Amino acid sequence: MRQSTLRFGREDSKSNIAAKRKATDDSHAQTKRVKSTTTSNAIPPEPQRSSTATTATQVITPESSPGPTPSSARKLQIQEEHGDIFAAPPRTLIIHACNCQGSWGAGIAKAFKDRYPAAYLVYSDHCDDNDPDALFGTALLIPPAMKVSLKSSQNCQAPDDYAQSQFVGCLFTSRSMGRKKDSPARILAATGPAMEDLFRQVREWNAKAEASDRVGEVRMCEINSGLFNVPWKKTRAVLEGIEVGDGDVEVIKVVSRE
Ligand SMILES: Nc1ncnc2c1ncn2[C@@H]1O[C@H](COP(=O)(O)OP(=O)(O)OC[C@H]2O[C@H](OP(=O)(O)O)[C@H](O)[C@@H]2O)[C@@H](O)[C@H]1O
Repeated sequence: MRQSTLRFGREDSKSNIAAKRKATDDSHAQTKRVKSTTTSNAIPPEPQRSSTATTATQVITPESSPGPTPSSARKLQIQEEHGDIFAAPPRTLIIHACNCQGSWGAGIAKAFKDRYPAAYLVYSDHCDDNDPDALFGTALLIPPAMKVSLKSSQNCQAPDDYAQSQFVGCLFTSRSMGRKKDSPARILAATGPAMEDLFRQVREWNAKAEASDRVGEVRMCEINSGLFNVPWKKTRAVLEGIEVGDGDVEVIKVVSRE
């Protein structure tokens, strides 16, 4: 069955928030249906006061996890490059780290809000509907908007229409923000489960979508490394510990500014 897709004309692209909120209902319902099967976000407890972020990272890396890891298991690949993360083909999944408060007020999140106003509404509604503790360590896959506009309009203008042909992936790696953000250890502990939850939602989406609607390339900024204040190398190590199976996302391009 064809996936529900946000369908906005250019005339309401910026000016009619209420219409957008209504138009996002299908997509939001879709993401909420996906979300309703989300497995529990089993974040390890806050480490003791003397623990360092490095120690907490070790809690969730495969090297220290209980049980053997088959040497044949494939791991997620991270490829780093410079450029404009938003200059991406249609159906690219662009991932960023989010708080659970419904705010994309600063850093790259603000750029997402400016480029994807409908996606922001889906994200903020999702935060309204769910307790931060429940969101922490989970993800939200937001499907593209303005699909019809892209296909039918003779007047599509980049970057607005073009940008909204992409998926947005929200990783809930901190419950709050600013001075109330979680510790680096907690943010790192939430990052692996959140990414795995996002991959699960991608699998579910792709299984139902027509080939032309499936997630294409996957890219991400150096998540957690700005306002969340976690060294990128530590986040990268967590991500490279994620096992991937057939049909999973196998490569993420990390695109940072020149
Ligand atoms: N325009 C742009 N284009 C390309 N790359 C850009 C960019 N702007 C920044 N970067 C880079 O993107 C990486 C992540 O850095 P960020 O500080 O953004 O994110 P983060 O993951 O540490 O933290 C998330 C919280 O920040 C927000 O702010 P609020 O809480 O709303 O106030 C959210 O809502 C979350 O809560 C760093 O490499 C930045 O150099």
